Amino acid sequence: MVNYYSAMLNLSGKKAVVIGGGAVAARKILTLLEADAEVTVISPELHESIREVFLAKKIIWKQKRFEPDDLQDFFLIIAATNQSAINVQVYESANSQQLINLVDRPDLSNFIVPASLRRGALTISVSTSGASPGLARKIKQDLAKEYDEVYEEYLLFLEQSRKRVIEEVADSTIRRQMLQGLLEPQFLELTRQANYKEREARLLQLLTGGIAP
Ligand SMILES: C[C@@]1(CC(=O)O)C2=NC(=C\c3[nH]c(c(CCC(=O)O)c3CC(=O)O)Cc3[nH]c(c(CC(=O)O)c3CCC(=O)O)/C=C3\N/C(=C\2)[C@@H](CCC(=O)O)[C@]3(C)CC(=O)O)/[C@H]1CCC(=O)O
Ligand SMILES: NC(=O)c1ccc[n+]([C@@H]2O[C@H](COP(=O)([O-])OP(=O)(O)OC[C@H]3O[C@@H](n4cnc5c(N)ncnc54)[C@H](O)[C@@H]3O)[C@@H](O)[C@H]2O)c1
Repeated sequence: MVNYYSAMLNLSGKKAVVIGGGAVAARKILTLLEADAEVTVISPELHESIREVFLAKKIIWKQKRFEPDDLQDFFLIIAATNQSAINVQVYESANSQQLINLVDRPDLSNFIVPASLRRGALTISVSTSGASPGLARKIKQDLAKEYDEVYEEYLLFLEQSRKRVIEEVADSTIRRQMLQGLLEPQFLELTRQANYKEREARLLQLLTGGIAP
């Protein structure tokens, strides 16, 4: 088994190419767009779920079959055709500096894609190292119930409050205690109740010495 290295890629403005335009390609294209990558698709056909992003000019679609010269200048490549020989040809046409994923050949890929759950700044990614993508998806769905939409607002609160602690508290021991205090369940609960007034009062209490009961 490969011991994969987990990382968060900043693809903003980076050129990505997806070979193939079917259901699996469409899933990868949409997540690349969410990451602000500049996406080119090379495929004779385009799945209906990405017609809209094509019409909105959010992707470049080259309506043709793959040719080895198509990969130049791309930072990231996804081979997602239903022809395994074509996907292997994509692999053989890439250079060793490019990031490449073959949707049917993790053994030839230098990265694989986990199942990811987004809640604002929070990303929870689940990988089974390719052993069972369906399980990765199922675990993500289970986690989605516990880490629900409230976490988006909660993360905004934590981010701002953490900044305040870092700016206002010089002593590293007290600072650490306060940062721990921010993670007390009361702040999540008050966010869930949208009781921002009480949340701010408890935050002030914390910042001026001690965690509220
Ligand atoms: C997580 C997710 C992300 C995404 O694709 O964006 C993802 N697959 C998802 C779903 C899914 N894929 C498959 C099923 C059917 C059930 C099943 O087979 O289990 C389901 C379930 C479903 O659709 O419900 C079939 C499948 N997948 C791969 C192969 C080829 C092989 O195993 O060799 C085959 C057989 C094809 C065939 O039969 O021909 C390969 C890969 N799929 C990966 C990722 C990478 C490893 C992830 C990991 O485990 O760490 C890896 C190695 C490469 C890659 O794609 O990066 C996404 C969930 C999205 C979400 O919900 O968030
Ligand atoms: N990684 C994953 O998550 C995952 C999940 C399911 C299936 N798969 C694998 O992904 C493959 C694709 O699945 P799909 O459901 O998207 O298939 P699909 O049939 O919906 O789409 C295949 C696409 O490839 C394009 N294509 C075919 N030949 C091409 C060529 N020479 N050049 C460019 N494009 C070409 C077709 O036009 C079509 O758009 C499957 O065969 C399977 O092996 C991977």
